[in-house]
Amino acid sequence: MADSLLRVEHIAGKGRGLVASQPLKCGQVILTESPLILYSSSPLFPPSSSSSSSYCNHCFRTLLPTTTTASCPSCLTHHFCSNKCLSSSLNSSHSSIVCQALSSLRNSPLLQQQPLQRQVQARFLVALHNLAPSQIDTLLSLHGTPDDSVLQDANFLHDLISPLFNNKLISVDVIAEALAKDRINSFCLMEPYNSDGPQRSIKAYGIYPKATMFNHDCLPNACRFDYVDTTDNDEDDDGPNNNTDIIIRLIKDVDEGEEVCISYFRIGRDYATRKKILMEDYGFVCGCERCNIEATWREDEIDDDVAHVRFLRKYVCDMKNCGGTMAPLPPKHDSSSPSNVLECNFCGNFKISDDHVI
Ligand SMILES: C[S@@+](CC[C@H](N)C(=O)[O-])C[C@H]1O[C@@H](n2cnc3c(N)ncnc32)[C@H](O)[C@@H]1O
Repeated sequence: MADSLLRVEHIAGKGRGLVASQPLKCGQVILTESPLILYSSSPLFPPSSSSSSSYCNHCFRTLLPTTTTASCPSCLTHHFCSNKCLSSSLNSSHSSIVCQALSSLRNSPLLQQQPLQRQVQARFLVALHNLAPSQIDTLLSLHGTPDDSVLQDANFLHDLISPLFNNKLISVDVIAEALAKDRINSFCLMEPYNSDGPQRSIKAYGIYPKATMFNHDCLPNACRFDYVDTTDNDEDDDGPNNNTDIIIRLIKDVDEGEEVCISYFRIGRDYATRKKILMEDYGFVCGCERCNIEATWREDEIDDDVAHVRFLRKYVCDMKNCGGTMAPLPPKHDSSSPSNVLECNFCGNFKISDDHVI
């Protein structure tokens, strides 16, 4: 890893992981990364919803009723929040071959009969065909092995999608590997938080190859932020739109050589739910300190004096329907002491903490 703050190491029982290569400060940004691949989470059917008219099909910002949108001149079904996103997209995520492939898939009766998950996998594979060979190699270097169900998906989708990309044949084995990597390594970009609305739904999936090296801990020392809807889109700036970058920030000070972990989901979840998600979605049993303690607890037996209960009180956001993780803002340039302002990585709420060291 090029970033000198972290290095990749083998971690017993976890595979590769990231450890601090120097002492790191609470609140410090330790990684900012753009996606290698980013694709919409909307199924392709019914066609009216397939264009995901509620957000920009390039940067995934939510389209407000007041937003003046631009549409793809060929398919007219992909909408963009600005001319800047339209023109970037026509040269990348919505190139003419991608546009034609998605249009063909939307007319495929065979795909229409498939479960929603396969339709979203089809979107991922169209985006995969749009990557350069070195980017595909990076994707294939990530963790994840196809199981029988992924092999079935790969066989079906290979037959459907390969003919749409005659000039770039990707074998069924590579498709199976890529689907397996996507399942374990993708991060979700979500709808904006709304305390009264339904649960936030997922707008897009992205793979960030460096960030995906972080292992999970139910009491993490770092957490992930994104600012999809809060970063301005400057039409006059020709540079890349960085709103889909993800940022990893430290919740606590970390010693040199210590592993840095994030939580793969909101940290307020109970033991049984965490255990289920980690086994079903990631294939492992968590042996972290918190799980070891909670495995023997009954619901009515929670011990307030345990360090991790104090940690959760402090770092789980208490906004209605939130439960995100609060992390300190980065320390000011001229100060070595950490900020006492905590920001929630789910709803974006801020709170002042008198004491953020536990
Ligand atoms: C996103 S990858 C993380 C990087 C991965 N360790 C690697 O070698 O590339 C997720 C996978 O890492 C492993 N992993 C992550 N956190 C773990 C933990 N706390 N205990 C055991 N395995 C873990 C699991 O195999 C999981 O499916």
